[in-house]
Amino acid sequence: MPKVLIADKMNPKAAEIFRAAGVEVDERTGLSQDDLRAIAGDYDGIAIRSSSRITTDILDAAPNLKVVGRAGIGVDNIDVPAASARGVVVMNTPFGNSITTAEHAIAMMFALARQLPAADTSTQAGKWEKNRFMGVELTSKVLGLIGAGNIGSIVADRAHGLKMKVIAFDPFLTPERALEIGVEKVTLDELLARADFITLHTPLTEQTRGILSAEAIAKTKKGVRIINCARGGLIDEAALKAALDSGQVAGAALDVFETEPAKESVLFGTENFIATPHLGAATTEAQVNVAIQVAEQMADFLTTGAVSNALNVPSLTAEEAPKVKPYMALAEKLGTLVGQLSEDAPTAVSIELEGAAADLNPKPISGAVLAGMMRVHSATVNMVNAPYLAKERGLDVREVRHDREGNYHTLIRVSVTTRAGERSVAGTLFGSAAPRLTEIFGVKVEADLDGHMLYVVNVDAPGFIGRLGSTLGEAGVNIGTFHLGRREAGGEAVLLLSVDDPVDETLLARVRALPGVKTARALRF
Ligand SMILES: NC(=O)c1ccc[n+]([C@@H]2O[C@H](COP(=O)([O-])OP(=O)(O)OC[C@H]3O[C@@H](n4cnc5c(N)ncnc54)[C@H](O)[C@@H]3O)[C@@H](O)[C@H]2O)c1
Ligand SMILES: O=C(O)CC[C@@H](O)C(=O)O
Repeated sequence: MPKVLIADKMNPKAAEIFRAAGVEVDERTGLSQDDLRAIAGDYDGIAIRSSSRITTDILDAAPNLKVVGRAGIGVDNIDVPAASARGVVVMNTPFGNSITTAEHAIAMMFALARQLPAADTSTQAGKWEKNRFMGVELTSKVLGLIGAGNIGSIVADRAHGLKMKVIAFDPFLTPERALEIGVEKVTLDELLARADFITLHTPLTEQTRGILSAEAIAKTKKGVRIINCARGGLIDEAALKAALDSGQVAGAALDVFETEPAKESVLFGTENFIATPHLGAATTEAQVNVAIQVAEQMADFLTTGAVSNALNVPSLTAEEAPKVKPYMALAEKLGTLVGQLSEDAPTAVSIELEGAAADLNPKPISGAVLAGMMRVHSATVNMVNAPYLAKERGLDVREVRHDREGNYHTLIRVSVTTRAGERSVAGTLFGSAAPRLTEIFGVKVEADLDGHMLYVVNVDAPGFIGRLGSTLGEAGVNIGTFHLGRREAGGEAVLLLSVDDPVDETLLARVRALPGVKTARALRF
């Protein structure tokens, strides 16, 4: 039974869903990194929010880990490349808390416009400072979105209801989408110059880090109000403090900070500054949504292989998974075969899908081919990290889909280029589920690829099969199945034998010494 750790505080629905799906769950929140490292090895999955950090050392201490699930959007507390390199799937829940976070941004905008926190403190202190808290209307003001994805577009929708004019800077926003969500697409400089309110809704990346730098803040309209419910690090906090002090910025509301938890900040105590402790996603509704979603996704993955909302592996719905899985098994076997038979490092791999296979998502299939190929040299390779490793090694991977149907209703062909040239193997599914090799290096041969096998290429001649059988028999190796293919009578023949025991180097040397043998290799599937 797969075992999952819930490492951050999460709605109890998550644990209920895991258990109902047959996944064992431990809930241990508030762990230190050392404590997490000490127990990480016990789990197939770890579910987190924003407190736990899944770093390289945690991943290294968790050899059984298959999936990390983030109940939320941002995955900056997970080392995704390190997880990918170790074959661990990283999933998030991209929509469960978007409305809630957009509402928090709007709440921050109102709070800034009417100085609600300061007015509340003053009133409850018995001051009744009616003249001190002069606000501004939102109607007709320009709202500048930096980032117009899920949350940004919900903010735009709500701002339209408030009769604001919404402009957006987002290099990936298409003109069609801008039209659809009713925003004017502008450059960053234009946004800075025109916006009365600026709200940030981008991930923290190399491009967005410090997007509101001192230089950018200097370009803003005087008296601008700034909201950040996305990620700390998007704004230069010291520059913001200076701009609030000088009056260039009339108010700022931050839910997120460069360092969290933000127990101290240059901004704390600054007039017209409002802070919340990363509450963007903190509503009952959002927390139920993300807890249910992350548990369902992780449980599905661990029990059926279905992949949704993964950042480092192609999605596979629960409906697709049973259809694609037999193909992945076939693909992996073909990959393992070419991996074992390649004399030197491949430079290119082409994965062709024909007939029924051409209708399927090719990504999991090519991932499985690469995993099979590379696992020959490294046991830690799986279909998550295989594409990354292939890229790292400069392997040129091509996926080709052919609508045509050949001799088989469905076929996967894997062609590998090495210094010796291009060679290919192909296979089909019998009864829609049983992987079967149909061709090896241009020779038709039907064989199951299972357990220990012996691959022999020889010059077709009478008596050879008897001699080979005797050689194996003398070594106590029992033949299970026997498959023969040849180019033409008297030409090159390919023999694939399944054997009950491994064929060791001594026996291989004896097989290679038989008259007519060109190649002999022991294979393992
Ligand atoms: N405060 C919270 O509790 C809370 C809750 C949920 C999400 N978030 C954060 O909100 C942010 C946005 O979430 P989302 O769901 O809208 O993400 P999203 O991926 O749907 O949208 C992000 C947008 O940013 C844009 N973008 C990327 N690089 C950019 C750049 N250099 N300049 C301008 N735009 C750029 C993208 O094109 C995309 O449209 C994320 O950082 C997420 O972690 C915070
Ligand atoms: O889990 C949280 O409370 C914050 C989540 C938020 O930062 C996110 O990126 O989804």
